[in-house]
Amino acid sequence: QFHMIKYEDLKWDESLGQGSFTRIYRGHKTDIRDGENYTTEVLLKELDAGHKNCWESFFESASLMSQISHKHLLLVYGVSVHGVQNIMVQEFVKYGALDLYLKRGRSVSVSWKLDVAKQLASALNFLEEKHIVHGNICAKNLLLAREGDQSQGISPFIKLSDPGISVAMLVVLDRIPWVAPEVLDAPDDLTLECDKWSFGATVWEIFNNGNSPLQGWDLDEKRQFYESFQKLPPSQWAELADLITQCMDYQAALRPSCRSIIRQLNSLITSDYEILHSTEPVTQ
Ligand SMILES: N#Cc1ccc(Nc2nc(N)cc(-n3ccc(CO)n3)n2)cc1
Repeated sequence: QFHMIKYEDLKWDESLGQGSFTRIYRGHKTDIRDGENYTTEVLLKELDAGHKNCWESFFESASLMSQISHKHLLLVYGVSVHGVQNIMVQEFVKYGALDLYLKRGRSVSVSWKLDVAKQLASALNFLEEKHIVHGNICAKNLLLAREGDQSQGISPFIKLSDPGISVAMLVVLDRIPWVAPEVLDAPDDLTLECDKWSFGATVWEIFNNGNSPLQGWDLDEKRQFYESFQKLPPSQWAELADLITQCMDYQAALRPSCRSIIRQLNSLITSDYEILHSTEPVTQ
């Protein structure tokens, strides 16, 4: 399953905010290897004591990330249990969640956004080949390890975070439009196709500066969105809008394979688009 870490080997530094039913902190873990003391900077993700019934979903998500390793998947060192506290110990990713990074008004180029989309597609392709469903693909769960530097030709680098508490536990409606429509009726059997739908919604976020799609809509309006088979406002970039629409097909079986997604992303030529539309107008 995963490595158990002794509570006394962990040190909490500052709080970095909170996720759903969790709080995150920067911290350090100490290891002793061949008699030497090593401290590693880590991210401590603590499950709210009040949500103890979520602990198996919390640990399931930790063990999912511990069983596989890939350059674009977050490294989970293990978990620590101390009384009512359940803590997941993760590698500390330097720039944190992508949605907040984009919202902070960093102006990033179209090719920067495409690089991120391609890296997410390759992480999804890896999971698809292993028949592993992530279940919570969204910009909040993309972590930025390297900002990249256009002038030096250095691309950004992202890591897909753990899915967190399963969608079955959360109010599914809250997760519209990232959660695939078919999940509303059956939150317990997530499929690989569900991740494709979420991929589409996440690419939409990336190209809309981290703004959440359907921002501010209430639960009824969100449910309506699915019941009337509505689509997210299309990007001005027709080829990109088309890929997002393919991924967010209401018929799960018609969503493209990861290989097709990667092929289409690679064929999106940034040159002409970049010149024509340097910044994508925010479409709500
Ligand atoms: N200011 C700032 C700042 C905040 C966080 C990090 N680092 C980090 N490392 C991880 N392993 C996971 C996360 N997360 C952030 C949200 C979630 C939701 O799950 N995870 N953040 C770096 C800088």
